[in-house]
Amino acid sequence: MKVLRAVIPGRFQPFHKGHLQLVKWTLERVNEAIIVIGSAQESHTLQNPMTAGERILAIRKGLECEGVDLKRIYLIPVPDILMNSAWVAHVKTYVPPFQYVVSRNPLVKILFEEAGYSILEPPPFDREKYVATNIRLMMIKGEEWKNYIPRCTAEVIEELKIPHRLKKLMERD
Ligand SMILES: Nc1ncnc2c1ncn2[C@@H]1O[C@H](COP(=O)(O)OP(=O)(O)OP(=O)(O)O)[C@@H](O)[C@H]1O
Ligand SMILES: NC(=O)c1ccc[n+]([C@@H]2O[C@H](COP(=O)(O)O)[C@@H](O)[C@H]2O)c1
Repeated sequence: MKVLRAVIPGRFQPFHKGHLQLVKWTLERVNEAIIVIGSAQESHTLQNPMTAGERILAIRKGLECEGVDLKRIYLIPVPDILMNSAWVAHVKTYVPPFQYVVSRNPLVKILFEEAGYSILEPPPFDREKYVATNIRLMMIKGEEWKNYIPRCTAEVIEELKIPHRLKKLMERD
């Protein structure tokens, strides 16, 4: 039987409970999910505080603790390129063969659609609550951010001192 796979591109800065629901939703529809850690070259900025390696750790631990079967998951970092029209071909060189793309991001959807892929568009999962930009802001302000993130992902983020990193990045010279 053919193994059905979907890519889930995202920056995951950080991986939150909306992303967790997205992965579970995907695994109800395909056999394997390929989580593409986009903008893999980015780190140590307000928009992208974590390295690709740190994001892999945070996502893996979060999924494992929530009972997601890691045998069905690939986590693959992909750096950005300066050419949107070549991005799908670029992603394809990093990941196993796949048939579907899971995304709500308009640019991602149009690029994969034009390349002939089927888009699986998930519903918004509590989107007003689960937005990574807002969660980074809560970390900066010292507000309670842990409720928005899978428990074991939050533990990794604390160990890595990501809130401290974000606060430092806010300082002026
Ligand atoms: N709560 C959610 N419900 C459904 N899809 C989501 C949710 N949050 C993010 N996504 C989807 O997950 C993918 C990756 O999202 P991304 O990593 O950019 O998270 P984000 O919360 O939008 O982050 P940021 O605020 O930093 O842009 C995108 O396709 C996005 O639409
Ligand atoms: N030209 C490119 O490199 C290109 C194009 C479209 C999306 N992407 C990446 O895909 C990811 C999409 O995820 P988000 O939905 O989190 O924005 C991002 O990392 C984004 O940079 C890259």
